[in-house]
Order: sequence, then structure tokens, then C-alpha cells
Amino acid sequence: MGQTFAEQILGHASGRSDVQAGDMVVVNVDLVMMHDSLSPSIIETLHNELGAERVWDRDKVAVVIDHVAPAATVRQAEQQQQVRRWVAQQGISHLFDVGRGISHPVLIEEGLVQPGMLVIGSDSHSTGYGAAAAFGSGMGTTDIALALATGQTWFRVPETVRVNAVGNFQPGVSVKDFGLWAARTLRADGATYQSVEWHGVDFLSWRERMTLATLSIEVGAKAGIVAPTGLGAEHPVPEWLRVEADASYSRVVECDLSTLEPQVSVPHYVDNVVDLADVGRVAVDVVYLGTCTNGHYEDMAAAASILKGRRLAPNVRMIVVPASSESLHRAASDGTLATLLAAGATIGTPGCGACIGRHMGVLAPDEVCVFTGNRNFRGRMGSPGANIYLASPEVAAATAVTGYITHPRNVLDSTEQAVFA
Ligand SMILES: CC(C)[C@H](C(=O)O)[C@@H](O)C(=O)O
Ligand code: SF4
Repeated sequence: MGQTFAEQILGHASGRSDVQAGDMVVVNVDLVMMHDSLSPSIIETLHNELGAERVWDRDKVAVVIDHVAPAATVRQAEQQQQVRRWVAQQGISHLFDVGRGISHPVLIEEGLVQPGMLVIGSDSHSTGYGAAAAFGSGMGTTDIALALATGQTWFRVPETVRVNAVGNFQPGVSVKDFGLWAARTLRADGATYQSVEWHGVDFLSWRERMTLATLSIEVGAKAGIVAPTGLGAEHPVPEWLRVEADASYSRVVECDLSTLEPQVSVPHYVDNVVDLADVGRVAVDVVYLGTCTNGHYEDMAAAASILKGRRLAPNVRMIVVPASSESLHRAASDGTLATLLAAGATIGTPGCGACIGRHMGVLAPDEVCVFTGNRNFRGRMGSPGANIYLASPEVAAATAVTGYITHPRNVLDSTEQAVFA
């Protein structure tokens, strides 16, 4: 019988070629990611509870300071200082410090994550490594510490939900709308402890694929793997990783991208998704473009294509936090950043920004935010009284121009305001 991507990758990592969903496997991990938010407790567990002196392989550990970067409090600054000292003491090869960006895109940019790898991270959005066709999974402090000590972890091989796309997007509609459509269709528990396989998006860059891979955890998935076709020479696909026609899936859903309308996730649950046309007139205070889901170069460029020659509506703040320094650099080099700044947006240090409400743009009670991220839970970005709507970068930019949640088409079709084009 054919295997899913999850079965192939966990089979490869366990040295058994024949694994099927439901099997228990002990696997060798290719990379362990840890970030500033959980590193202090992971280090403590590794040394004081497990009694390990050193990490098992200093070349297979990546430490990223991304969640509150730069530090916003003295306590965070001290913790980050301790993490840096620990990295030096352990001789760990890969430290990505303040400003380099969010761990998920950064480790792919650095070439550390490649198709077919098994990567675990101290972060639920570690499913994002599936953008490069790796099995990425988030784990808690103890599991990460155990993997650091031994280089191994264990899984029950997950079943797989297959999401197929056919066709291509209409103008103003993009991969975020597809991802939100999947959350709407599968619901928040629709893939609990399963792997989601995404097919039919070969025309997307790996950064665009990360939108789907990171949203996979929002339907409960253990991993979210985008089919590796079309990844390009930087991401060679091992010959054993392939789409097997007779693989067995727990569910298959299909989306016709050519008829997809912009999707919006309304407060306070990610799977509370409606067509933009059904949102009504929602006035917005803050437009926030960033995160591992939609803070990449492509996302800034998509927003810039709508903001070009236009200005933010009065009383709207637009905060852009690039997902990585590489995305920021590209946006700075080709005029994307200049367009965003000319429109009135401001730019933050690459990293997680206000995504978890710790710094760089937290929301006040009653504020309404259109957010390109992946979670709109009550209190996620600051005050529990704020309302967060998840949408694409295109919808975010169109909203920034009009001041209320807007279909990108309505701004693109109008010459109003586009006087400096
Ligand atoms: C802080 C971190 C552990 C958390 C996660 O696990 O995902 C964060 O990245 C998030 O997006 O909520
Ligand atoms: S950008 Fe947001 S969702 Fe992504 S890892 Fe950071 S806090 Fe988590």
C-alpha cells in the first residue's frame, strides 16, 4: 500500500520503511528548534531534571531569539543573555539573534530545513517547516529537552487529511484565503493529531506555502506538509519522498481556487471564517501585517501593490513586521518598503512582533485589528477587549486604505486616492 508524506518521513526517520498510520515509532530528529520564549525552561529541564550535560549534536540544534526581540523587559533581556551564554557554552552552531526573524522562515532560508527532514520545535507553528516538505512538529519543554539529550523522540504515526487545490486565484485572492477556507471546511479540530497534506499549489514559492503549513496547527494537525513539487533547486527532494497514488487518507477535500472569494476569520476563533462579502461594514483601527503565516516578502509586495500611490485612511495605523531579515532586505531593495512607508505604514524589527501580544503594537480594549497572522483568540494581541480579524495581506492593505474591511478589488478598481501612482 502507498504511503502518505507523514508515513514516508517518519518511516525514514525510524529506519523502518513500512510504517503506516497508527504505528508507534522512535525516530531520529534532523533538527531541534528552540526560541527565546521556552528556552530558559528547556535548558533547566535538560540539565536539572534529565541530568544531561550536553546537547547530543551541536550542529542539529537551532536557537532563535524571535518572540520578544528585541527584549521589552529587563527580565526578558536577562533570559536572552542566559540563552546566548548557554549556546556559547554548548558550542551550538546555529544561533539566530534579534532581528534575524521568526524561526520558521529563518531555518528554511538558512538551508537547515530540507524536504523529507524531521524537525521538532518548541513552538506550535513548527508545522511551518512543511513549507519545505519537512515533517515539522511542535512539542513542549520536556519533549524538546529529551530530544536535545538523545537526538530522538517518538510519534504515533498520524493519519492524513488531504487538501487539494485546483485552478488559480482571482486577482486580490491569495493563499491565505485558501488556508482560511481550509480552516472553515475542516474546523479547528478537523485534523487533530493528523497530518495535513496540501496539494495543487506547485506554483507557490516556499514562503507562500508557509501560510498553509503554519495554519495546519489551527485545524489541530501534528504536521502540515505541502507537496514538494516545484520547490526549486535550493530544496532538493529525496528520491524516496513522493506522492503515492494509493496512499490512504482519512479525508480528502478540494478547493477550486478560481471561484474562491477573500475569506475572513472573525473574532474570536480561527475557524470562524466567512466570505468577506458577509462581514458587513467593520471599521478598523489597526492593520497588522506580519508573522510566520503572512509576514514574508511576498506578503509585503502584495500589500504594496495595493498601497502604491495611496495613503492609509485617517485614524488607521498600519504596522508591518517582516518575518525575516531576508524578506526585509528584499523589500528594501526593490522599492516595496518605500511604497509601504510612503502610504504611511511603519516597520518593526523582523520577528514575531505583536502576534502574541507581548510588544510592538499590542491592542487596547475595543480596538479592531485586521491581522495577517494565524490566531484571533480573545486577548491574543493584547487586551481581551480587542477584536482581531484574520485576513490576507491583500485584504489588509485594501482595509488600510478605506478604514473598514474591504475587498482588494474595490480598491484596485477605483482610481480614487491613487494620485501619486
Ligand atoms: C510562544 C510559543 C510557545 C507559541 C506557540 O507555541 O505557538 C507562539 O509562537 C504562538 O504562536 O502562540
Ligand atoms: S509569528 Fe506568531 S504564530 Fe508565528 S511563531 Fe511567532 S508568535 Fe507564533
